[in-house]
Amino acid sequence: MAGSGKTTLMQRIAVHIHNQQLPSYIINLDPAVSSVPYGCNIDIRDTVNYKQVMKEYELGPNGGILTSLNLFATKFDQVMGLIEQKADSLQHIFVDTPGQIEIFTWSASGTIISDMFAFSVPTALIYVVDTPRTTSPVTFMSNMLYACSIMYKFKLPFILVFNKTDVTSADFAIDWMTDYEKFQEAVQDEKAYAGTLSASMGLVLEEFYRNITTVCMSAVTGEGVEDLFDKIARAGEEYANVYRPMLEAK
Ligand SMILES: Nc1nc2c(ncn2[C@@H]2O[C@H](COP(=O)(O)OP(=O)(O)OP(=O)(O)O)[C@@H](O)[C@H]2O)c(=O)[nH]1
Repeated sequence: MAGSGKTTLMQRIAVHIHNQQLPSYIINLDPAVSSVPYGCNIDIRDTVNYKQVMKEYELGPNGGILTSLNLFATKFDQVMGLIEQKADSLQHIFVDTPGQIEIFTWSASGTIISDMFAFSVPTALIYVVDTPRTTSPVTFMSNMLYACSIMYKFKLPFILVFNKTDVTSADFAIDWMTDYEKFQEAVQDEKAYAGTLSASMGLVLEEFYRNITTVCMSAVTGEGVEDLFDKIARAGEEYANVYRPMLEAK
């Protein structure tokens, strides 16, 4: 979600791979970002000029981002060619998505790009949650429903990162995900429809909670980043054992 800390997390990841000397590639897919605060190997902005696209096609900001991503997707086979050449020497490839997440998750180009990765290399999704802004049970539920919809759309291993834990601990969220009674208690104070709906949704999401991997961390302090890398390694195994056979069958 916007402002959850995706760019700061990428910055933290860049520091970690540098310190641990993990040969990796970083790709920026956000055409509208004014500056990228980490060194990236491939940057959409080197190929597509977002402001020019807006002007040329007479688009607003979201249309401009979407069209830039579509234009880049038409050349993505070249990016994949480069990655496949390097794949044996790379441990990780990290891809930062546009700030307006739905432009990636619900667009044809987002699907094309993620499919290209998923068919070539072990791929996982990292969904970043702004923990301090998710302490209300109704907001938490909205965020989880969104995460759930993205997971089922992409059908890839999924890592839920509770970010900004230097400000607010994510214990409440882990409690709500593992103990339905605790979520029920929290949602009791919510008035009317939203509260009742959240309570029933909590039950529906139990299966989702059981199947996802969570990481509690702070992109700013770096606390929890080792856990993130452990979970990424596990997502790689999950991809090989569960998702790759599904993709091959498809
Ligand atoms: N305290 C704290 N602040 C954080 C953390 N991660 C990000 N922030 C702050 O949250 C704000 C948004 O962070 P960004 O990294 O720009 O978030 P983003 O998801 O990339 O934002 P968009 O691309 O605009 O959607 C900035 O002020 C960051 O400094 C964290 O772990 N702890």
